[in-house]
Amino acid sequence: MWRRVTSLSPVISTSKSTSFDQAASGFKIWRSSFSTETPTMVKDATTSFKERNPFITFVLGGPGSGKGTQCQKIVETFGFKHLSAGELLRREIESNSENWSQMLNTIKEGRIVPSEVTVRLIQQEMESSDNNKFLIDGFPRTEENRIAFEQLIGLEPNVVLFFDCSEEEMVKRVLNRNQGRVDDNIDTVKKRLKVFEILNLPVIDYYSKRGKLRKIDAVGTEDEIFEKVRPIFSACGMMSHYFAF
Ligand SMILES: Nc1ncnc2c1ncn2[C@@H]1O[C@H](COP(=O)(O)OP(=O)(O)O)[C@@H](O)[C@H]1O
Ligand SMILES: O=c1ccn([C@@H]2O[C@H](COP(=O)(O)OP(=O)(O)O)[C@@H](O)[C@H]2O)c(=O)[nH]1
Ligand SMILES: [Mg+2]
Repeated sequence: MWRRVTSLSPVISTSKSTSFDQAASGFKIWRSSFSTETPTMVKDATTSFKERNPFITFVLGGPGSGKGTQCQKIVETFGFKHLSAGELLRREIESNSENWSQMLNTIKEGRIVPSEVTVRLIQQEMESSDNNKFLIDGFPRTEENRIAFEQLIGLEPNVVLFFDCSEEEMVKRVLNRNQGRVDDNIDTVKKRLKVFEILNLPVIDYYSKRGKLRKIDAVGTEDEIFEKVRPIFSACGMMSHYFAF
């Protein structure tokens, strides 16, 4: 019998209501960020990444919960830069980088690649991007990942999405994914679900307690789910974040 992997209580989904105009007057630079166009940031080698005050979203959920699918829609609608940690690692393996075979084995077994590798890849992508709004998909997977990111990048996410899906549905989706991935088979999926439950749920719980989590019921059509995601990124919702400072 399959079961739902989380019993987290419903978490906040409301954002402080703030008028868009009021917000835009004080924070003009961010107004363009809410269009579907990619905002242009002036690159300055002397400006540290942290000083750019990026908007960082972590996108979490078990394997097959629809993280990548919804990220694509968020990119199309809100102009974020999408960074899939798993995709960055797969690219690194394909480029025969140092330790590629250990990384491949780790992924085949559904285990987690050392934090310093993943954080370095994410950091490179963020620093070289002209975009200042990031969706970091499938990371952090462990408390150790989370702490490494905070220490090395010096930033916390502004918001954390959690796609909550039953194990039965996740397994069905992963086995039908058909992307030729070495880890999309029943044995590895079972291990990934276990790793998700043991290592990722504590991260989700941490952000829930910090008031940053937006939990989304991930069962339904892709469009139905996106309608639950959309308000989180609507202009007022994001602007209110900048009012908090
Ligand atoms: N709401 C949905 N209903 C049915 N299938 C979905 C839904 N969202 C995504 N999928 C499909 O499920 C598979 C896993 O989705 P994906 O976005 O890759 O998940 P994740 O990145 O969380 O592993 C893909 O084949 C995708 O097309
Ligand atoms: O921060 C990360 C992200 C991914 N992975 C590895 O890469 C695999 C695939 O991750 P991805 O996010 O692509 O899988 P998804 O959840 O989207 O199916 C995971 O099972 C892990 O083995 C990892 O070690 N660290
Ligand atoms: Mg994915």
